[in-house]
Amino acid sequence: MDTPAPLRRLLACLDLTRLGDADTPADIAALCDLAARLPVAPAALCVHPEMITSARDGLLRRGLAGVAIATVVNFPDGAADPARCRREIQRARGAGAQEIDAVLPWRALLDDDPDAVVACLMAVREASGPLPVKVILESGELGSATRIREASLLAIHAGADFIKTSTGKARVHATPEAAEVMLQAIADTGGRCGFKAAGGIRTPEEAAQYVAIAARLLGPLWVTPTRFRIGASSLAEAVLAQLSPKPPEA
Ligand SMILES: O=C[C@H](O)COP(=O)(O)O
Repeated sequence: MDTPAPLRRLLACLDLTRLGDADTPADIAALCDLAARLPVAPAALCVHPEMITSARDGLLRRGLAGVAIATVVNFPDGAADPARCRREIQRARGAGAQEIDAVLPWRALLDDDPDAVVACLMAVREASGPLPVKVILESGELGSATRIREASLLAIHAGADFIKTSTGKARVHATPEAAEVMLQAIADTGGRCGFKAAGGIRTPEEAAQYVAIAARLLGPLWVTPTRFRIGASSLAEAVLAQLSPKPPEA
Protein backbone atom coordinates (compact mmCIF):
# COMPACT_ATOMS: atom_id res chain seq x y z
CA MET A 1 0.00 0.00 0.00
CA ASP A 2 1.29 3.48 -0.86
CA THR A 3 1.83 5.63 2.19
CA PRO A 4 -0.68 8.50 2.20
CA ALA A 5 0.90 11.98 2.11
CA PRO A 6 -0.24 12.99 5.64
CA LEU A 7 1.42 9.88 7.11
CA ARG A 8 4.56 10.50 5.04
CA ARG A 9 4.77 14.00 6.48
CA LEU A 10 4.31 12.73 10.05
CA LEU A 11 7.10 10.21 9.61
CA ALA A 12 9.44 12.75 7.99
CA CYS A 13 8.87 15.07 10.98
CA LEU A 14 9.19 12.29 13.57
CA ASP A 15 11.79 12.27 16.34
CA LEU A 16 11.57 8.53 17.00
CA THR A 17 12.10 8.40 20.73
CA ARG A 18 13.34 5.93 23.31
CA LEU A 19 13.84 7.57 26.70
CA GLY A 20 13.16 4.72 29.09
CA ASP A 21 14.41 4.50 32.65
CA ALA A 22 16.91 1.72 31.90
CA ASP A 23 17.50 1.57 28.15
CA THR A 24 20.03 -0.95 26.85
CA PRO A 25 21.92 -1.19 23.54
CA ALA A 26 19.44 -3.94 22.58
CA ASP A 27 16.56 -1.48 23.04
CA ILE A 28 18.33 0.99 20.77
CA ALA A 29 18.98 -1.73 18.18
CA ALA A 30 15.22 -2.44 18.22
CA LEU A 31 14.56 1.29 17.75
CA CYS A 32 16.89 1.32 14.74
CA ASP A 33 15.11 -1.75 13.34
CA LEU A 34 11.82 0.11 13.69
CA ALA A 35 13.29 3.15 11.91
CA ALA A 36 14.40 0.90 9.07
CA ARG A 37 10.89 -0.57 8.69
CA LEU A 38 9.26 2.83 8.20
CA PRO A 39 8.39 3.80 4.62
CA VAL A 40 9.83 7.28 5.26
CA ALA A 41 12.93 7.77 7.42
CA PRO A 42 12.32 9.75 10.60
CA ALA A 43 14.00 13.12 11.13
CA ALA A 44 15.88 11.93 14.19
CA LEU A 45 16.30 9.28 16.83
CA CYS A 46 16.00 10.77 20.33
CA VAL A 47 17.86 8.78 22.99
CA HIS A 48 19.58 9.23 26.34
CA PRO A 49 23.20 10.49 26.09
CA GLU A 50 24.65 7.11 27.07
CA MET A 51 22.84 5.50 24.12
CA ILE A 52 24.22 7.88 21.45
CA THR A 53 26.95 5.49 20.34
CA SER A 54 24.53 2.57 20.03
CA ALA A 55 22.14 4.75 18.04
CA ARG A 56 24.86 5.97 15.68
CA ASP A 57 26.19 2.44 15.08
CA GLY A 58 22.68 1.03 14.64
CA LEU A 59 21.68 3.69 12.13
CA LEU A 60 24.89 3.30 10.13
CA ARG A 61 24.49 -0.47 10.00
CA ARG A 62 20.99 -0.09 8.58
CA GLY A 63 21.91 2.51 5.95
CA LEU A 64 20.23 5.33 7.86
CA ALA A 65 23.14 7.72 8.25
CA GLY A 66 20.85 10.61 7.26
CA VAL A 67 18.78 10.24 10.42
CA ALA A 68 20.01 12.72 13.04
CA ILE A 69 20.82 11.67 16.60
CA ALA A 70 19.11 13.86 19.18
CA THR A 71 19.74 13.59 22.88
CA VAL A 72 18.35 15.08 26.07
CA VAL A 73 20.11 17.23 28.68
CA ASN A 74 18.96 18.72 31.96
CA PHE A 75 16.43 15.94 31.65
CA PRO A 76 13.85 15.35 32.89
CA ASP A 77 13.97 17.61 35.96
CA GLY A 78 14.95 20.94 34.36
CA ALA A 79 17.36 22.12 37.04
CA ALA A 80 18.50 25.76 37.07
CA ASP A 81 22.15 24.78 36.79
CA PRO A 82 24.01 26.25 33.81
CA ALA A 83 27.22 24.36 34.65
CA ARG A 84 25.36 21.04 34.52
CA CYS A 85 23.84 21.97 31.16
CA ARG A 86 27.27 22.83 29.75
CA ARG A 87 28.82 19.64 31.11
CA GLU A 88 26.08 17.39 29.74
CA ILE A 89 26.13 19.05 26.33
CA GLN A 90 29.92 18.78 26.06
CA ARG A 91 29.70 15.05 26.80
CA ALA A 92 26.82 14.58 24.36
CA ARG A 93 28.67 16.41 21.59
CA GLY A 94 31.76 14.32 22.30
CA ALA A 95 29.65 11.17 21.87
CA GLY A 96 28.27 12.40 18.54
CA ALA A 97 24.93 14.05 19.32
CA GLN A 98 23.63 16.13 16.43
CA GLU A 99 20.63 17.77 18.11
CA ILE A 100 20.18 18.85 21.74
CA ASP A 101 16.81 18.65 23.53
CA ALA A 102 17.26 20.63 26.78
CA VAL A 103 14.72 21.06 29.56
CA LEU A 104 13.98 24.66 30.51
CA PRO A 105 14.29 25.28 34.27
CA TRP A 106 10.55 25.64 34.60
CA ARG A 107 10.48 25.70 38.40
CA ALA A 108 12.62 28.86 38.33
CA LEU A 109 10.06 30.41 36.00
CA LEU A 110 7.24 29.52 38.39
CA ASP A 111 9.34 31.09 41.18
CA ASP A 112 9.43 34.35 39.16
CA ASP A 113 13.14 34.06 38.49
CA PRO A 114 13.43 34.57 34.72
CA ASP A 115 17.12 35.51 35.09
CA ALA A 116 17.89 31.98 36.27
CA VAL A 117 15.98 30.61 33.27
CA VAL A 118 17.85 32.83 30.83
CA ALA A 119 21.25 31.96 32.37
CA CYS A 120 20.56 28.28 31.75
CA LEU A 121 19.22 28.81 28.25
CA MET A 122 22.23 30.91 27.28
CA ALA A 123 24.55 28.19 28.61
CA VAL A 124 22.68 25.61 26.53
CA ARG A 125 22.88 27.77 23.42
CA GLU A 126 26.58 28.49 23.84
CA ALA A 127 27.59 24.91 24.68
CA SER A 128 25.60 23.50 21.76
CA GLY A 129 27.52 25.56 19.19
CA PRO A 130 26.07 24.94 15.73
CA LEU A 131 23.80 22.05 16.81
CA PRO A 132 20.04 22.62 16.70
CA VAL A 133 18.67 23.23 20.20
CA LYS A 134 15.15 22.22 21.19
CA VAL A 135 14.09 23.79 24.47
CA ILE A 136 11.56 21.66 26.36
CA LEU A 137 9.16 23.96 28.21
CA GLU A 138 7.39 21.20 30.17
CA SER A 139 4.19 23.01 29.28
CA GLY A 140 2.06 20.72 31.46
CA GLU A 141 3.78 22.06 34.58
CA LEU A 142 3.54 25.75 33.71
CA GLY A 143 -0.07 26.08 34.78
CA SER A 144 -1.31 28.86 32.48
CA ALA A 145 -1.21 30.13 28.92
CA THR A 146 0.57 33.25 30.20
CA ARG A 147 3.42 31.17 31.62
CA ILE A 148 3.63 29.04 28.47
CA ARG A 149 3.92 32.17 26.34
CA GLU A 150 6.51 33.65 28.71
CA ALA A 151 8.59 30.45 28.56
CA SER A 152 8.24 30.32 24.77
CA LEU A 153 9.48 33.89 24.35
CA LEU A 154 12.40 33.42 26.76
CA ALA A 155 13.49 30.33 24.83
CA ILE A 156 13.05 31.96 21.42
CA HIS A 157 15.00 35.08 22.47
CA ALA A 158 17.75 32.89 23.93
CA GLY A 159 18.29 31.34 20.51
CA ALA A 160 16.28 28.11 20.60
CA ASP A 161 15.91 26.45 17.20
CA PHE A 162 12.75 24.70 18.40
CA ILE A 163 10.49 25.00 21.40
CA LYS A 164 9.19 21.63 22.54
CA THR A 165 6.18 20.94 24.72
CA SER A 166 7.12 18.16 27.13
CA THR A 167 9.57 15.58 28.41
CA GLY A 168 6.97 12.81 28.40
CA LYS A 169 7.77 12.37 32.13
CA ALA A 170 5.42 14.94 33.66
CA ARG A 171 1.83 14.50 34.80
CA VAL A 172 0.48 16.44 31.80
CA HIS A 173 1.98 15.85 28.36
CA ALA A 174 1.59 17.81 25.12
CA THR A 175 -1.83 19.37 24.57
CA PRO A 176 -3.27 21.18 21.56
CA GLU A 177 -3.97 24.16 23.86
CA ALA A 178 -0.31 24.51 24.84
CA ALA A 179 0.74 24.01 21.21
CA GLU A 180 -1.56 26.85 20.15
CA VAL A 181 0.12 29.25 22.61
CA MET A 182 3.63 28.15 21.64
CA LEU A 183 2.98 28.30 17.91
CA GLN A 184 1.39 31.74 18.29
CA ALA A 185 4.57 32.92 20.08
CA ILE A 186 6.59 31.50 17.20
CA ALA A 187 4.37 33.26 14.66
CA ASP A 188 4.55 36.55 16.59
CA THR A 189 8.36 36.42 16.50
CA GLY A 190 8.65 35.82 12.76
CA GLY A 191 8.34 32.03 12.44
CA ARG A 192 12.08 31.37 12.56
CA CYS A 193 11.94 29.14 15.64
CA GLY A 194 10.59 25.65 15.12
CA PHE A 195 8.11 23.63 17.19
CA LYS A 196 8.18 20.09 18.57
CA ALA A 197 5.15 18.42 20.08
CA ALA A 198 6.19 15.58 22.38
CA GLY A 199 4.81 13.56 25.23
CA GLY A 200 1.78 11.30 25.10
CA ILE A 201 1.27 11.44 21.33
CA ARG A 202 0.38 7.89 20.34
CA THR A 203 -1.79 7.96 17.22
CA PRO A 204 -1.57 9.57 13.77
CA GLU A 205 -4.84 11.36 14.54
CA GLU A 206 -3.37 12.95 17.68
CA ALA A 207 -0.22 13.96 15.80
CA ALA A 208 -2.29 15.43 12.97
CA GLN A 209 -3.89 17.87 15.41
CA TYR A 210 -0.48 19.50 15.91
CA VAL A 211 0.18 19.62 12.17
CA ALA A 212 -3.17 21.36 11.72
CA ILE A 213 -2.47 24.02 14.35
CA ALA A 214 0.99 24.74 12.91
CA ALA A 215 -0.36 24.92 9.36
CA ARG A 216 -3.14 27.29 10.42
CA LEU A 217 -0.84 29.67 12.32
CA LEU A 218 2.28 29.50 10.18
CA GLY A 219 1.16 28.13 6.83
CA PRO A 220 1.32 24.59 5.43
CA LEU A 221 4.75 25.14 3.85
CA TRP A 222 6.22 25.87 7.28
CA VAL A 223 5.44 22.33 8.45
CA THR A 224 8.62 20.57 7.38
CA PRO A 225 11.27 18.76 9.46
CA THR A 226 13.47 21.86 9.63
CA ARG A 227 10.77 23.64 11.63
CA PHE A 228 8.32 21.03 12.86
CA ARG A 229 8.81 17.79 14.79
CA ILE A 230 6.71 15.25 16.62
CA GLY A 231 8.57 13.44 19.40
CA ALA A 232 7.00 10.10 20.20
CA SER A 233 7.94 6.65 21.43
CA SER A 234 4.93 4.76 20.09
CA LEU A 235 3.59 6.73 17.10
CA ALA A 236 5.68 4.83 14.54
CA GLU A 237 4.11 1.49 15.44
CA ALA A 238 0.65 3.04 15.13
CA VAL A 239 1.51 4.36 11.67
CA LEU A 240 2.77 0.93 10.59
CA ALA A 241 -0.41 -0.67 11.95
CA GLN A 242 -2.52 1.72 9.87
CA LEU A 243 -0.49 0.88 6.77
CA SER A 244 -0.77 -2.88 7.26
CA PRO A 245 -3.92 -3.55 9.26
CA LYS A 246 -4.14 -7.04 10.69
CA PRO A 247 -6.71 -9.21 8.85
CA PRO A 248 -9.80 -9.97 10.93
CA GLU A 249 -9.63 -13.32 12.73
CA ALA A 250 -11.56 -16.14 11.07
O1 LIG B 1 10.73 13.62 23.92
C1 LIG B 1 9.85 12.85 23.71
C2 LIG B 1 9.02 12.24 24.75
O2 LIG B 1 9.79 11.73 25.79
C3 LIG B 1 8.18 11.16 24.16
O3 LIG B 1 7.14 10.89 25.01
P1 LIG B 1 6.22 9.58 24.80
O4 LIG B 1 7.06 8.44 25.30
O5 LIG B 1 5.03 9.85 25.64
O6 LIG B 1 5.93 9.44 23.36
